[in-house]
Amino acid sequence: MLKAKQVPGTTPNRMTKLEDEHYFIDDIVSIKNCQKSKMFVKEGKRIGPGSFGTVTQSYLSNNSIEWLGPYAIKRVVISPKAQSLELEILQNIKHPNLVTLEFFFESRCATKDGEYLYQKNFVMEYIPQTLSSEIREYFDNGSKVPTKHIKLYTFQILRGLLTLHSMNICHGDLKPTNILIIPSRGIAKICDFGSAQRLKDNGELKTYFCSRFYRAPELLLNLKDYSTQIDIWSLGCIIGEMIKGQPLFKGDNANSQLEEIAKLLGRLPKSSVDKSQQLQNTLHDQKFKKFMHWFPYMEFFDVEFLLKVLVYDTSERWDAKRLMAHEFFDALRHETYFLPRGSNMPVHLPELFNFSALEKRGLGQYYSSIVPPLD
Ligand SMILES: Nc1ncnc2c1ncn2[C@@H]1O[C@H](COP(=O)(O)OP(=O)(O)OP(=O)(O)O)[C@@H](O)[C@H]1O
Repeated sequence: MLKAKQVPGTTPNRMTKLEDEHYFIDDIVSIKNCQKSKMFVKEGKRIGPGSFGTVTQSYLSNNSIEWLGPYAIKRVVISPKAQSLELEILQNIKHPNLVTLEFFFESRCATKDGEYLYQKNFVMEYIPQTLSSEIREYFDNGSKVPTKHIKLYTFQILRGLLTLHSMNICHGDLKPTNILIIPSRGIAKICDFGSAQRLKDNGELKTYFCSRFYRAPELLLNLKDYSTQIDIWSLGCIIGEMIKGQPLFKGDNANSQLEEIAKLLGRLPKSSVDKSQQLQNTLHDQKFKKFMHWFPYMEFFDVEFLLKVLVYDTSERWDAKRLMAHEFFDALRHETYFLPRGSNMPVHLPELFNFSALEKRGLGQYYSSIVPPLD
């Protein structure tokens, strides 16, 4: 469960407009110290608009002279009493691979009909690049995302997922535009918790969410008993996209999405499938050959890794901690530097193994295989 720490509630602010894109908020909460204060907000270029809210590059100030920032403000319309899991996650989980919330405020604005729209405003650290734009940078220039970078970003996404999944929360919309990256430092952070769900044993779960290209087969089939493993599937699609430069499976609807998946994985197995070892070995060999053909410049171990991620059967799809211990990441455990795009100066890899007590608990027996060996 999330820690009980709460920031004081805010009252919906009137946004006192002072000039273009520049207004005053009299009740803004700092996440660092839970204190409320009055602040000026200046909104600049739109980064979103997403499907659920708008995201703008913004600056904050105590006096309208010196400005702090840039920040990214995500504004979502939500009824004032509604619980927001997105806010709960952003407020309570501090993690190097999840975007950081710096301030929060509520606001309301009048509609043409004289009604009020209530809005939650998340003021986050601003990270201008996404994995999507980074993939495009490489492929538009006729090159490929280096394997080491693929491993670096994948490991950090898994680390963020490990924390969410250990709280039984699935992200629900993992895709390259929701991975913010700082290419010069090799850092990746997951953003957009607007589709996140807390999975309960007998709770009603929605099945229509997650962008189609990244939607797990169990969601495409409308199965209600899915798990946090849906995010692992999405991650597999993201890795495939880093390798190929375009979405791995591009269906126009749920059925054609399943058809696209079947081109790599074969048809969905029937439950009565023969589980004999001999048949399983043959199927594995066939799949391995297919994966080698689809991802020609990957090494043997890298293909083995993908075979643990893009799996129909959710109990055979490896979870975050198991994947983090895979040999796929040995390159990160044994090396110290990477070469950022467009640079010929190697840069220190970011901190990847400084696990918190919560993460160590989540990793359990896998911890010792994940951290680099002591020299
Ligand atoms: N902190 C941030 N810094 C920079 N860009 C951000 C930040 N947060 C989000 N973005 C960008 O804004 C886009 C939209 O934000 P977000 O995904 O949270 O909104 P959404 O309404 O859920 O959108 P979508 O339906 O596209 O996922 C993101 O995909 C990302 O590219």
